[in-house]
Amino acid sequence: MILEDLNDEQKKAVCFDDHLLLTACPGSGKTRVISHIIAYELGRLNSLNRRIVALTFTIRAAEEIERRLHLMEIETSRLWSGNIHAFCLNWILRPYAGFHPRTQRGFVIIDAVKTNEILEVLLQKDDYSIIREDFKFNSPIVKIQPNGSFIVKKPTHMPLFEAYRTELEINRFVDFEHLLFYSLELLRSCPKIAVTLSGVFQNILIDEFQDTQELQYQIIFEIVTAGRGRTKVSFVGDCDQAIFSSLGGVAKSKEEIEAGIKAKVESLDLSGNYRSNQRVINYYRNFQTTPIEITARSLIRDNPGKITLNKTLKRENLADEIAKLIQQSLNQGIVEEEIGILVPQWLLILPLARKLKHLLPGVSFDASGIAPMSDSRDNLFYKIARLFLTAPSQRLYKVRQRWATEIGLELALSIGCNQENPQFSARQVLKIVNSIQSSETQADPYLRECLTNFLFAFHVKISDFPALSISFESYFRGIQRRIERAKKEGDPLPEDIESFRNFYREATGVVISTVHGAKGEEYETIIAFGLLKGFLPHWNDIIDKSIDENDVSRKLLYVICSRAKNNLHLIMEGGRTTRKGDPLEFNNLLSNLQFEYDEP
Ligand SMILES: Nc1ncnc2c1ncn2[C@@H]1O[C@H](COP(=O)(O)OP(=O)(O)OP(=O)(O)O)[C@@H](O)[C@H]1O
Repeated sequence: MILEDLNDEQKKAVCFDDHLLLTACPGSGKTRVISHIIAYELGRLNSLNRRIVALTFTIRAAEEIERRLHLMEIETSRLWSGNIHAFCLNWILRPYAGFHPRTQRGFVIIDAVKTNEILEVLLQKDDYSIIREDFKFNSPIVKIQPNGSFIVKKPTHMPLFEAYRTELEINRFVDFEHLLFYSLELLRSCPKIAVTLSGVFQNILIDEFQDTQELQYQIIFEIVTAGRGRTKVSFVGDCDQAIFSSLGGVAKSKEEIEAGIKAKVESLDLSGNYRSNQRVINYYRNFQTTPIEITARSLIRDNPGKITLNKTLKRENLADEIAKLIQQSLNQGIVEEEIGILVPQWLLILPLARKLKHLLPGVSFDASGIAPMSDSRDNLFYKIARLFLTAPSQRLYKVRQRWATEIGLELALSIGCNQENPQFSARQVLKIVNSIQSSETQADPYLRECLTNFLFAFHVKISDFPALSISFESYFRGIQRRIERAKKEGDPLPEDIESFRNFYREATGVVISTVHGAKGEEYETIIAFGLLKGFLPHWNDIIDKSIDENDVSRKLLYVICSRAKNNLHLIMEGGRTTRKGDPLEFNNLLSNLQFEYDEP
């Protein structure tokens, strides 16, 4: 039954009974295979205490897998899914904090907003002649070694890095990188932890393994090795879609993985593509770095579709041109949700969305990726606010339950209560959220009131818990910063609560998203613009000489083009400039590519 809608290659991957490296081209059914592996393995769990773990790159991907399992009517209480940071916090750092010198007297997890604030203060205090953007903790400048130690590649950055770490230590802060770092140290210094965890996890699946960082591999390796065969691991991904290498993502080879887990790994691949027509596939294979053949297998395989490249458009005519392309697709009977507009930078989204709404008043647009709060997805208050901002619905039923469970657990831990207490159950969390009302119309006061009342309902006074106060303030400052940044760029974000709710509405309408946000998605028509040097590749990748900017471009273009089923419209608009006023050049690869494009 579980294997019913799979092809032979997919079935083999699902039923494979050992460590697995599954590499597969876009649209070949990786997400489908992962959901089926989980369903299959949940049915085979050999003891009540055993669990399946699915590590995904984003929370959204974890939710998509859970949604598919829900559709398959699979009971998922013995599945743990989420990103590696949540995994380490939940399974390693919180339960074993007492064994690490940096966490044994308590710790506070800080988000990216707080990290940036600390760096900003340090940069003001001492003149390190480094710009803040230049220094991101998990940037190529701070490299993590296989043995878990750090290297700061630029000597000029060393004092700042040390000062930053001291600041974390004094305040008992743990940022996301240190969360992984301390987890690995715990696994290595107390081998019993890894042995215990391997006793719990029957399978660990890693989605998008090509974007996994060294530290993350080491954590997985420690657990799998400690199990001596009790924990099976499956790495699933596509090396051509590795678009997070500037954040330290590496696609390890079969041999490297075998060395890491000290066991044999079988490598399988999926070759058919069920998404795109062959012409689209042949086009994006120009950006492929691996030699894998990709054959269209869907019913639309022989469609010619439409592939265009516009090099003559001026920035001021961009919205008109995109509106024309959207209308063209709609006229062909393509529904709004099947049209995706992709951009290399989120700041390009809002101005376009505004103009398109004006030009196509009858069309709905979903630009939820630019929500002002999307920088703090791991923050507890982001999660609680998300419950206040979404209405219960059939589609979101499972997802809201999951958010509520997570919130209950996290809240109980933050205030030192027993997580098993029914007071922190998903049911109770949802009941409290549904009982709280506010008449505020602006997002900031509305959310402050709701979140404070939420805590109050749990008898929690925020000032009694420094960790909670820091997360609370950090959440609101994060929103404020994004709003201020957009204002500075001349495209202010809305601040009323209805607009905030809109960011969370069920995805309806033409989607406008960043390339990174569109990973794993598929659309009949893709329209991509801003394909210019400085955006794609990003300036940071151009400036950093250790990065091959063409390689970055190749992978981003591969991801963009492989989202399309039938139609692909690429735009390199003229008239955009750097802050100094120099014109942005066309993306190198795209402008040199010879192809018989269709007329726009
Ligand atoms: N065996 C199959 N038969 C028919 N359709 C399939 C099959 N396997 C996958 N598909 C369809 O192909 C499309 C792509 O599948 P999926 O999203 O799982 O691919 P993917 O490999 O994860 O792609 P990407 O790497 O681009 O994210 C989906 O619409 C899916 O329903």
